[in-house]
Amino acid sequence: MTKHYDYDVIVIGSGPSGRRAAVQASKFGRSVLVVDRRGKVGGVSVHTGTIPSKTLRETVLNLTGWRERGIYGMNYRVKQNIDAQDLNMRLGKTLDDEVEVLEHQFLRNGVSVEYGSAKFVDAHTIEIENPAGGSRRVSGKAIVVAVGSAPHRPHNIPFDGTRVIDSDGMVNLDRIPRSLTVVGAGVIGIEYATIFSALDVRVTIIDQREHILDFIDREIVDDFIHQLRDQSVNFRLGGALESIVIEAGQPVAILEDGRRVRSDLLLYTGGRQGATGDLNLAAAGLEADERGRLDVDPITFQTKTPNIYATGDVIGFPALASTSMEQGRIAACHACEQPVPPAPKFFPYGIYSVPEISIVGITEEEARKKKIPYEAGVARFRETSRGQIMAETQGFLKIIVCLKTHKLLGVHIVGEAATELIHIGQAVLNFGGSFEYFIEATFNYPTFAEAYKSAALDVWNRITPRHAGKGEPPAISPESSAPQRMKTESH
Ligand SMILES: Cc1cc2nc3c(=O)[nH]c(=O)nc-3n(C[C@H](O)[C@H](O)[C@H](O)COP(=O)(O)OP(=O)(O)OC[C@H]3O[C@@H](n4cnc5c(N)ncnc54)[C@H](O)[C@@H]3O)c2cc1C
Ligand SMILES: NC(=O)c1ccc[n+]([C@@H]2O[C@H](COP(=O)([O-])OP(=O)(O)OC[C@H]3O[C@@H](n4cnc5c(N)ncnc54)[C@H](O)[C@@H]3O)[C@@H](O)[C@H]2O)c1
Repeated sequence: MTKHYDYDVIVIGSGPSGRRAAVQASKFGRSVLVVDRRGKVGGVSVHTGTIPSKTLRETVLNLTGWRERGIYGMNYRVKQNIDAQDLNMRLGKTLDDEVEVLEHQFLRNGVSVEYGSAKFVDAHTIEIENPAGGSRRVSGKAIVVAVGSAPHRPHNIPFDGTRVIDSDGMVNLDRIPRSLTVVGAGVIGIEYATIFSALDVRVTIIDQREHILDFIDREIVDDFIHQLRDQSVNFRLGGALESIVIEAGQPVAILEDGRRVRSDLLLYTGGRQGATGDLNLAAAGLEADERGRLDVDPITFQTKTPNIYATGDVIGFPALASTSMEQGRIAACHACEQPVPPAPKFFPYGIYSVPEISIVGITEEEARKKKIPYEAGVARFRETSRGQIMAETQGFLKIIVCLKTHKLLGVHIVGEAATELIHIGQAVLNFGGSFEYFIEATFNYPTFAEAYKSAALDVWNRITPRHAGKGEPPAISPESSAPQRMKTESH
């Protein structure tokens, strides 16, 4: 006899992965319940993470006139006195709009939403404690754990919500500090550090590591750090934090080697951990690792209890809104016994710092480590007409190309629109294209995208022997030899 459940799919968490899982399952005609304890849909992504930080960035760039400073000088400002209210106004509107879009999406797709904190009773049943103190039990044939993550808060950090805060505390600041210390130079720390530096706040970045952003191509990071130093950002790298004390009302970060950094506000961004603490995982036959993360099958996103799936930040790397959404969709397909779409080989990484960084594919360092013969081509944004128009003096784009097959291996960008531009490279990579595509293709003019063509020509110039009187690259036809070689060789 088939067992009856209240819902075909229960999703715990309404962030990017939970939302995608819920909508996908409902598109397959399944009954779906989403449970979230926040009281509003959207998850960390909408309320404290991706959307607030990116809205803050956009507000700061607009109000400071950052993008125009190349033309009008570093003292140029659109609004002279920018205060916390200026920053929060746009934030409130954006978040409200996001929530409305999500609520409407759930409604249109017949997804039920219930607010309350969920915990397992057994592998098919959860108990939902609602904010008023009551509770009820519901059962689901499949359960998707999409509870996300929360800032890691070590006991020795004196968080007080005003002088020492984590990234959740950056939403709705009641004042703009004159100086900011950021402890932890991961993506979150770097994004906020550079956004506040663009506001002319004096920023110091502390990290125990000697090298920051070690998954990014070194040349990009070196250029990025150079630009930040030029903006007067201070770095205290290679020294772990020993303690934080409050002196004369200001937080002072004391490093193991004795260095001290005093500021108005200290932001601690030393990593995140899976929000599994309240789930009573043992009742469902599950346990989390020391960072609260769940282990899953990388193809189906099933946990070791097969009807329970886990997606998004709760499974750890890469912990992005973008990848979380795809994980949610795949888990829903599997839970609804539909074909599971394979995840594309390459996904981009976007760091919304000032300036932006975005990457897809492998770095030069990885190419060397894997002993892949490669060549790199670089194009500076200032060499494009768009760069001239926008007075973009700094950004550049770099492509990595396999010397044997001419296939594109990686794209690395620092500068304006990097997080948008990267998708051109991503498409070529996922379709297994060669760098000659960029030479042959016609791009809109004037655009930053032309930098792909210049970088490809840079590669061409480096790998093609020069003959007297033949300085220009020949027109490369679709029948030219490089794409032919691609079919038989592997990179
Ligand atoms: C400051 C910051 C900036 C970021 N910027 C970017 C970016 O630019 N690009 C990008 O791709 N990613 C970014 N990220 C990462 C991105 O926000 C996360 O990868 C994404 O939100 C993870 O989605 P998720 O589906 O795991 O759920 P989350 O968005 O983490 O949401 C989980 C939800 O589950 C709910 N929940 C938890 N436990 C329970 C329970 N027991 N019962 C009921 N509900 C529960 C929570 O209330 C929450 O609403 C950023 C993150 C931060 C913190
Ligand atoms: N644009 C984006 O895609 C984006 C933006 C923000 C966050 N995220 C995601 O959020 C996740 C978490 O980011 P995060 O930056 O909090 O964590 P992280 O783990 O990436 O970085 C933490 C950093 O803090 C340092 N650190 C930790 N403890 C320290 C101490 N006591 N003293 C000095 N340094 C210390 C570590 O060396 C590390 O460099 C990332 O995995 C990322 O994928 C993505």
